[in-house]
Parts: sequence; C-alpha cells; structure tokens
Amino acid sequence: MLHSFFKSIIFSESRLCTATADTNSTCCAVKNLKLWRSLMETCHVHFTCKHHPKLRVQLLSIRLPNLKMNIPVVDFGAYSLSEGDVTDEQMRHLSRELKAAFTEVGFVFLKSTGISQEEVDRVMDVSKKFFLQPDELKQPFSRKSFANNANHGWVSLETERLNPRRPGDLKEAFNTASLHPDIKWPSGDLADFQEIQTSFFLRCKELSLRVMRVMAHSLGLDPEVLLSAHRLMGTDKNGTTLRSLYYPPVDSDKAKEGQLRCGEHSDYGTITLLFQSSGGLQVGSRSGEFICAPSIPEAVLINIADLLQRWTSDQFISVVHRVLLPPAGDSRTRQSVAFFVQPDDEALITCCDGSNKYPAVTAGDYLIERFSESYGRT
Ligand SMILES: O=C(O)CCC(=O)C(=O)O
Ligand SMILES: [Fe+2]
Repeated sequence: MLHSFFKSIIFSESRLCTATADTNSTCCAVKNLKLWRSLMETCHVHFTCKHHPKLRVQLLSIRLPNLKMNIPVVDFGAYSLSEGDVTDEQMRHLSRELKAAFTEVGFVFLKSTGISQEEVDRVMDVSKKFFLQPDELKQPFSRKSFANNANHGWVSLETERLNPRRPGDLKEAFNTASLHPDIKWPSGDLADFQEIQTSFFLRCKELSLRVMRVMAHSLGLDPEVLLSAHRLMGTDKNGTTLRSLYYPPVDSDKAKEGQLRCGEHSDYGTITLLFQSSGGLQVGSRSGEFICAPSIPEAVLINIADLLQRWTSDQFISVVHRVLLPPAGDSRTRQSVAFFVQPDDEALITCCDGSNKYPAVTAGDYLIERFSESYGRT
C-alpha cells in the first residue's frame, strides 16, 4: 500500500507524515532524500513518481517532529591559511560541500583551516584571566564606553538577552570590535591581551574571506559580490566582532525562571566562526527541536547569519541556536570564542538573485536594530 510505503520512509528519516494517494499501489520512488525533503517542506503537494507516471500522490498533512540532523564536517585543508590559492577542481569540491551544508543545515565544521588549537587556547586563556578579575577592574572596559565604537568592550553577566523573552543570559563577554589605535586595552598582568585578541581577529578575518570566496563560487556569484562588502573588517565602519564568551559556574537554585546561558537566537550578520572549549551548544532543526552540537577539537564551527540568508534569498539558512544551563550540580564553566562577520556599515544588502524577496537594507542599520532587541532599547 502506498500509505505504508510512506510510513516506512518516514520512519527511516525519523519523521512523521500522513499521506494519502488517489490510487492504491506500491511505489519505489522517493528514494532520493533531497527530493523527499523538498516534498516534506511543502504541504498539500501533488507528487508524480517518475517510475509510475500514472500514480499521483497527495500529501495531506506533514509534521517534521525529529529531523535527525548532523552538522557536516568538511576538510578545508586545500584552502587552509597555510596554503596559497586553490585549484579550480579544489574550489569546485569545496563549493559543493559548503553549499550542501549551508542550504540544508546552516552549520558546518571546518577541519584543517590553518588556525591551530594553540592559537584558540591562547585567546581563551587570556580572556579567562580578564573575566576572573573583580568587576571593578572590568568596568573601565565596558561596552558603550568607547567613543569610536559602541560595541567594543566588556558585557557583564545577565546584560544581554539573545532571546529577549528570557531573563538576561548567564554569560560574560568581551567584544573586540575595534582595532583602532586609540582603543584602551587591559594592561599589567593582561599586557598581552591586546596582541592576542588582535592577532586572532586578523586570523579569523583571513579565514572568513576564504570561506566567503567559496560561498560566492557555490552560488555562481562573482566573489566580489561578497568580498567588496567586507573591505573594512577591523575598522569602525564595519561591525565585525571577535567575541570571547565566559559562562561561569551556575547555581541552578539561584537561576531565574527560564534563564539560559545563551538564549535562542540566530546571528545577525554574514557568517559566524565559533570555537568552543566544550559541548553545550544546541542547534535548531527545521522541526523546531534542538540538537546538541558536539565540540570537535581543531575544527571551527561556521554558521550562516541572518543578513546572508536575506542576501541569498533564503538559499543559505540562518539557524537558531542556544546554550542551556548545565545540569544541576554540574559546576563546570564554559568558554567560547565567536567571530561575527558583518558587512561594512554602508554596504547595501539586496537579494543576490535579483528578486525583491527582502527589501534592501544597509548592514549598519540592520545591526543597530538587532542590538536594540538583545540589549534593550535604552
Ligand atoms: O557560546 C556559544 O557556543 C554560542 C554563542 C553564540 O551563539 C553567540 O554569542 O551568538
Ligand atoms: Fe550565536
């Protein structure tokens, strides 16, 4: 029976679906997952099997309760920061892999990027040293206290709500958003803070430019469409930010109702590069369920952010993610380092397929709007 045929597919994909057909027959089609996915995303579709052209199936109601989603792992060795340019064949291969990840999952682990674990550890160690100081010593570096860049600096515990419907996130952050020579940096025991943050920022910037080149290729675009909108990373005319995050031990009795380490959100800009000290990140599936993302040593987790989703007219998807509180009694801390790639403030983001699916917006205005949601309109 066609109905039971659907059921068997449904269970093998961990999805539920109700289907009816206008004829009774068995069918061997829909083996192609890609085709199946696009069917699943559209309600009330009619489907004709290529092996049984007379068979017409109508899917009536569709539920996607448990998409078993894996974040793909892609070897970026051919275009790692220690290599020169890629060959055409390597570019085609990487483009195919990144495109599949960014259109289907929105996240990818990149291995062999050229950024070493030692470099990541150095940023985490110096950041932790900063966070473990008393608040009075961190206060002079607070976000909003830097004249030339409103996003640069320290964000104290519970200040940001990445999900504005929840209490403030149980995390601290330090945003390196400006590399301007006038910026005041921690000194004394933290004399190497500036050098470590700055050099890591520049490494992430180089990797991002390479990833954007591959992404443009995968979309059949001139690489300049993306690259020319990211000329000013590291200046005060571009919102790109290297953010060190510190999640202190949590006393679950004291946490507020609904409070998380990092509330549900999608990122704002182009892409985000994420380095994690341990697991804890959860990524939303299309069904709305959250799946735990592993922490893979030496791999960089890269995700699509909202402006790039608009830019690509939803070809690349920006996916919601969060960090839960640790289980009761688990007093471990967590650290991560995120590099948020943002287009130049003045860059006008229009749909790259020429459609008007989203109105044009300048990257700077868009970012200010998103900050006002997560930090409150003050
Ligand atoms: O700490 C993490 O792993 C995730 C942080 C995050 O998603 C963010 O700050 O946007
Ligand atoms: Fe995020």
